[in-house]
Amino acid sequence: MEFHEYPDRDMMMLRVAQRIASELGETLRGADRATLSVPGGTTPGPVFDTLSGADLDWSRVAVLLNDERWVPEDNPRSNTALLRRRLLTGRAADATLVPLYARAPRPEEALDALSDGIRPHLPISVLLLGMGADMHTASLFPGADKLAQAMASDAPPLMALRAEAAGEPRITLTLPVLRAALRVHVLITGTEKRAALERARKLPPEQAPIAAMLDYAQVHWAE
Ligand SMILES: O=C1O[C@H](COP(=O)(O)O)[C@@H](O)[C@H](O)[C@H]1O
Repeated sequence: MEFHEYPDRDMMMLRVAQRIASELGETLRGADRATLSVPGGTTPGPVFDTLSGADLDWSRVAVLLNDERWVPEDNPRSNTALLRRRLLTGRAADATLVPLYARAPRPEEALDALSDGIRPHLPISVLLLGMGADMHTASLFPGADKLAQAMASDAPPLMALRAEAAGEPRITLTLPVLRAALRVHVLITGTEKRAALERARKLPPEQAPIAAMLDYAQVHWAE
């Protein structure tokens, strides 16, 4: 794991956005298309604000979430709504959103169609992950009902999971897809998450799913 500590959050958000833009640009210079996968939640909004203005050929970029809460877009907890509001705007409005949500009562009912939609966009060129203070990443929550299957090497790309701490049902990219990403960044703020990260490094991935990604990642932290 490569650890980057920043003097403040504003600086970190700016630098991470610049880094991602530069990595996407590099990908697009060598290939027709690039795939960017990003987290939802409360942390990445400021990265999106800067990244959405990056001077890239966004029409060749596919954007997909790491995971989604099974709620419609008019729900304030929708990660898709966050993406539309703060990333897929400005220059980045030309990017293609690869959906992780469809109107169905249960994620299992939409899983096959959503999986078919993401397959052509793999592997992920640039992966930005978040982390909860409980050491989950994407929607790989400690104690989730299908965590072991989602972390197995033969896991399908996308799975539906449920966990007490998650609230609503989730749909998530699985560990093999996350690990196959060509560049991996983890974005973390605050002392509680820093302590959780340190704890995760000593725990098995079933107890601390983020641990399964740390060997592959550059971790960015600011208080
Ligand atoms: O539920 C989720 O949580 C994590 C962390 O969110 P944060 O609000 O603590 O930044 C996020 O990475 C994930 O995408 C999201 O669905």
